[in-house]
Amino acid sequence: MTLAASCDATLRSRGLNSASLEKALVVVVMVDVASQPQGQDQLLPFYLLTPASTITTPTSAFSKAALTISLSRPPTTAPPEFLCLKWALKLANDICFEVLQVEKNYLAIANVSADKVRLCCLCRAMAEASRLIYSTSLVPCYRPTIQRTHHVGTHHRHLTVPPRRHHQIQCSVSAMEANNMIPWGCEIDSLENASALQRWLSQSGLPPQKMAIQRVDVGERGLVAFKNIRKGEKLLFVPPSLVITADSEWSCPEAGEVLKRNSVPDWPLLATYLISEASLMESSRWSNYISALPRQPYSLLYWTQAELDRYLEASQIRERAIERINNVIGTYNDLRLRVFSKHPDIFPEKVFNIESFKWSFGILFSRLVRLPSMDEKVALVPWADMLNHSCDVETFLDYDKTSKGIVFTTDRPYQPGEQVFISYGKKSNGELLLSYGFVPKEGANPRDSVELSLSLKKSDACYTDKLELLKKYGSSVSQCFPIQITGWPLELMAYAYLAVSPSSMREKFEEMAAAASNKTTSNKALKYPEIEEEALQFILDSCESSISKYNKFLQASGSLDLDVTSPKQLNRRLFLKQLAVDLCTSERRILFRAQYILRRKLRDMRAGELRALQIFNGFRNLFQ
Ligand SMILES: C[S@@+](CC[C@H](N)C(=O)[O-])C[C@H]1O[C@@H](n2cnc3c(N)ncnc32)[C@H](O)[C@@H]1O
Repeated sequence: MTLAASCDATLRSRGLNSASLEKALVVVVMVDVASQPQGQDQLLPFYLLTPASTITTPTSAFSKAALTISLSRPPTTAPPEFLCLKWALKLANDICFEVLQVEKNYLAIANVSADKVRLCCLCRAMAEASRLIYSTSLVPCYRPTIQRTHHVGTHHRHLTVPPRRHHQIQCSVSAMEANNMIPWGCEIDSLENASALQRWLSQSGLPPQKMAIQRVDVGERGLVAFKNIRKGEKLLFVPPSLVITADSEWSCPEAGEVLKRNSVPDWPLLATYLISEASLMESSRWSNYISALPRQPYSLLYWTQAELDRYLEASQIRERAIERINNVIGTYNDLRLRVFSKHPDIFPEKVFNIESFKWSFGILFSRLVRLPSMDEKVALVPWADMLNHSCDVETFLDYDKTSKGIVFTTDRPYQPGEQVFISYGKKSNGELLLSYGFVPKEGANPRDSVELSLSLKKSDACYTDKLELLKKYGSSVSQCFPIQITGWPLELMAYAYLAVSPSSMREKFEEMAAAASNKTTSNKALKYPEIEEEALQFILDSCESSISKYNKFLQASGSLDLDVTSPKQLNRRLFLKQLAVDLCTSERRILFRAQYILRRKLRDMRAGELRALQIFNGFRNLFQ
């Protein structure tokens, strides 16, 4: 009997109505016995399956995967299976009761649920099911690898029962709806599939390398030098035959033809390509590549609206994330209407659905590169996309016409054992979080910036005229401007002039609106000394109102100092919160700097005005 079938039978015997396992909510409790003698990770997983139909409200609490609970316990003599069951029950209860416990060696975070009692019963039943499965030896010795089948939403895991141990034990829980689950790719820290990728690439024409995929401190998996690498050395040499572009051959040629007939642009075409190839499993030539991709790419695409609202309220990145999520949904809906629904045999909804599109867009956002020497073509470059980003290097991937491969040139030397980095571009911390799901350490990113939002005042007598002009030049009533630690753009000052200028300056409105929208031919700064102080004060007010939003969030979140280099170990909630804290701290730091500069300018201005007034009064007294 398969694991799924045995779980199903167990659930039925418990009177739970498991109408369809495909629709089941799958809860996997994995007990990871750490500190193994061989230094290898082995997992003792418990599969707890429960039908979604028996859960009402809490389904959404579990969906979107990613509930991870990590537990560390002192050495114990109890057999692991006993502990597993005990913890399964405990974790299940914790989930119901939203327990949040963070202690030195113990971390347990519970998910939110509305229907607590019902869910609690369910979790008990799940734990019971798990116990039955285990104790009746329905779970034989397995290895923790995933064997993919042709069916979307189905995967079988091979488990290894570890020997009894008296070491620290870690336990993680992840929960997701089976029909939301992406069966492709792997856990981001898994090296097994990465090694298979490396072997396949070498057999397929990738020349010998000076780097290998390894577990790393920054970025979980990365390319690590195993030979000395000089500064200025070209690396990689990935041949174009191993690169995925919009021109790549489809394993299912009809699918490619339909998309091309419908003039589908590069991004949605590549997203569909990836899903199409992934669904063909071993029959696709990219099977080894796809198996090594993360099953859930880190990106704001995977944050729910509630998470964005809760953690990123202070940051403008929240709006960008919402816009991006809506774009992905819009693109998918458009494709579904125009293309997929007309060819359901080629694009079945079971495969080409919003969940798979979220996955493929997540992969594109975090791995796609633009190749300047290939007419700016966008491409997925297997192997090269195992390189992580560092703010300290300025080297990018490109096609090298001489060697006819994708390369990058190092801008620093590397010694064996060191991780090799490239740059993902001159991006702010917010942009890195948006596309790649990480935030560099505070102060590490010289390209960091924060978006400051300025708005015309509704009480302004000239509000309508100013708004019309802004619209004329492609701007709107609220405009965001990037502030860097080194300063702000000329457009911001022009906008501030427009916002504070009185009706007597009406004839200047147009040039202010054009400059605020970056639609002037001259790049000279506008200057209106008569309203400069007011304009600076206007920017300072906006800056301080933004700072107070960051303060509110950061104070409420407390000082979190959790290590996020291994996010799988952490509960999703803590992980997202830590990312948000890192982002907000770095953005607020830039605003503090702007606040300092603005205050100083205003103070100097006001001191100058005061001195001028004193001199003027002095002269007046003299002549009186
Ligand atoms: C192009 S992939 C790099 C390979 C990736 N580490 C992997 O194992 O598949 C980009 C992803 O790597 C991770 N990453 C890259 N640079 C990072 C950094 N400086 N800090 C943390 N994570 C990073 C992020 O998860 C990002 O979405």
